[in-house]
Amino acid sequence: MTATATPLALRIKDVGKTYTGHRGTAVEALRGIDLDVAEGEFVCLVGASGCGKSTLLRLVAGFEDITSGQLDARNGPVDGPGPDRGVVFQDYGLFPWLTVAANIAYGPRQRGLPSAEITARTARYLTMVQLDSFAERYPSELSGGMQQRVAIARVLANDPAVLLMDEPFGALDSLTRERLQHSLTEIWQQVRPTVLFVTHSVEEALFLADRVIVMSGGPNHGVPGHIVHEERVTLARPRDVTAPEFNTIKRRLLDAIHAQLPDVALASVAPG
Ligand SMILES: Nc1ncnc2c1ncn2[C@@H]1O[C@H](COP(=O)(O)OP(=O)(O)OP(=O)(O)O)[C@@H](O)[C@H]1O
Repeated sequence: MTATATPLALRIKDVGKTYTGHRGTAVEALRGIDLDVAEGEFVCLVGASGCGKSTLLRLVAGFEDITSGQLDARNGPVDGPGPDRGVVFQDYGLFPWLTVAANIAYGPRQRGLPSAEITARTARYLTMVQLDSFAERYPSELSGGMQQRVAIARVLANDPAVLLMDEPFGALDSLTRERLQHSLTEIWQQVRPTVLFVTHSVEEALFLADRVIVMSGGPNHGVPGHIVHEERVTLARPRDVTAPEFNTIKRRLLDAIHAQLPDVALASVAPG
């Protein structure tokens, strides 16, 4: 599936991924993935459990190698992790022994940026995630939502061209999750990174994305994971989840997901 806008931040062409399972059996997780992502575009991947969303994200992150096809980021073929692609996980991944400010400053410091630049970046992203007054706290002193804000700021402080987010709000209660969705929209509007975001929630995808990609299949469903549908979302931000237009698209996305699923898998797709 192809983005109309250029230049491209990611070019995923006929990508497949086969794992070696227990006792050496081949587990074909993905087959024939075609996805171009334009610079500055916000793309969400949705689909039932096991359809390969996280696998695709890990391939783009360079944590694992593709088995077939072609996968390019802006700097060329992806052959490992790189500072151009920042990853935010569900479990925050903060350094517990560092303060909030030191966590955010960590990447720029590792890269040897001048200290004035490190200070400026840290301050900028602390403000962006509304944690100025928590700069000297430690992660354990913060709520889950606040820790995830730090994790987002920490990744953004590295100035990545592409932000890869794997169920980043999956562990949070629904109110915190909603607030972070609003925050992420605002941050994205300010910084405009390219975002590839994995979620189980169709509503979350529709709230956030310029484009929602629906995946289906997966080794446990007898066919490798693949893309079955996409929706380009042009609704103005911040989006009103109660608006009729929002719910029309949401219905279409849910139909696209459910059309592919045997009854047994329905429980693994969250409507909200
Ligand atoms: N390292 C691995 N070795 C073998 N099989 C794997 C490995 N990693 C993932 N898989 C298989 O690949 C398929 C896709 O997994 P993946 O985690 O990408 O799906 P997902 O859509 O992200 O699922 P979920 O929504 O539950 O996180 C699954 O069947 C999984 O068991």
